[in-house]
Amino acid sequence: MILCALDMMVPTHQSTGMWRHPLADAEQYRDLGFWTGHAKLLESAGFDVVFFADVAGVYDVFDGSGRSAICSGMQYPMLDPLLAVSAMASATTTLGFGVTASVSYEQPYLLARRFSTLDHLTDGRIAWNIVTGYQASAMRNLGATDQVPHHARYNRADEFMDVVYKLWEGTFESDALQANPSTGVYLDPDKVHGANHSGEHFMVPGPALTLPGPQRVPFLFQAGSSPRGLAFGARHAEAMFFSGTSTQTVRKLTDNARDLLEEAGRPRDAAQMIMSMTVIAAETDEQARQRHQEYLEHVDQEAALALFAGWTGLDLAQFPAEATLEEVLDTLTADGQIQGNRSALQSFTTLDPDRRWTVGELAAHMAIGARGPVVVGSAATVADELERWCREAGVDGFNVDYAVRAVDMAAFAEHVSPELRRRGLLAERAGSTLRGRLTGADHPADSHPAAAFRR
Ligand SMILES: Cc1cc2nc3c(=O)[nH]c(=O)nc-3n(C[C@H](O)[C@H](O)[C@H](O)COP(=O)(O)O)c2cc1C
Repeated sequence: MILCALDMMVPTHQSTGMWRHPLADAEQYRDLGFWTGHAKLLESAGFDVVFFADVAGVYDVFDGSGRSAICSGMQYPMLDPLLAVSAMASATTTLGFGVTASVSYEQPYLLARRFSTLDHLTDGRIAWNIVTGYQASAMRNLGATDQVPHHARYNRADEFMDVVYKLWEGTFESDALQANPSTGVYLDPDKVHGANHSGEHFMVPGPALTLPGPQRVPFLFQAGSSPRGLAFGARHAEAMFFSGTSTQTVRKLTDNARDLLEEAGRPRDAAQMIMSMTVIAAETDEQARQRHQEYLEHVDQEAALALFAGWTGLDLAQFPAEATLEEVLDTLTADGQIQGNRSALQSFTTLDPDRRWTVGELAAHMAIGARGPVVVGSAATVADELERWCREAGVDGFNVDYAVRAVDMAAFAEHVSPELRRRGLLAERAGSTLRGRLTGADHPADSHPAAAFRR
């Protein structure tokens, strides 16, 4: 079972309002000492990866302003997680670092250098969560008037990936580095090649700035599970990150993803399926239930709606609690389609056709764990539930989320990890890089599109 720890360098990530809990240290996210200690805890608890979500704008759709998000510290303000990775790497030896970066906000040339740099500085433990983003607020701050339409974002993203593959796999031949004082040749210029990319969106003539690290290409996560998002993931991802309200809805996604992998000429198991899951564990089921009840006293449902509004672009502030999402879509869209995060919307609509979610139910559901499931219980209860999700939803592992970071991740380490180990689900992994540990090979498989650019 692959175990990732989902986080974000913000006061409140997905469980809105929890920063007010007496044991939640809302300022923790700004403390490097906290992050290095946390990385050690996760590694000793058997986590493969600490995984950072990231956005580049304020959630300003709700009520036509960012006031709810700002007031509730909901994914704002934020730090850049990439900058903390080398410190966390120096405090650990096997933990991987999955960092989200949006291809809509970045330039491929510089992104390639940053991830190659971290591949060196982490000894091959860096992973990139490829997203196309959903916030118009982010795009406006980067000089655009609005976000790029949904499918156009993914088309641009495909070209972005070709550019970074050319830089990572195609610049340096494997024996380009000679570092030979007697011949005076550091790098053989005949073995260093330009990307020579000239496409619809990007022009990148030059060779990469950085020698490839131990993995050459960072291990590639992808998140975004609309049909177009899954097709993109099936081409590029080595791990696909899902969220959803039930095993049945997520099963539809993982089955579809595996079919699409095959259509893309890759094995059905070429990408690991990872599911977000909030875990509230304790020594006994009763203690865990009590903690969950206590958490419910701190939730902030308005901030949860601001999060959903920011994902989807649908301003839910205009609707009463009893309005259904269908009514919202009928009122706010011409054809039921949004340009934002279709994965988030479809969890409550097309993937769950037998249920009509109201705005009030959505707010209550999302306030802890957003749109992923919440598992509450003893080690045995949680482990049973994780196994059930693997079986029924077809997932290979989890992006474990918390309501209160300090309490829930420590409880996971204390109670759940030993139980997973006892069941043989957290096997020791061989390999010297993250990809090596997760797949058995340090570089992308030959069936992966990056391999086509390899020299
Ligand atoms: C589980 C999950 C996690 C995501 N995390 C992020 C994130 O941290 N930052 C971001 O900008 N987008 C994130 N996204 C958004 C997607 O990358 C994608 O850009 C967006 O969902 C629109 O694509 P879609 O319509 O295919 O869902 C996430 C999506 C999913 C499904």
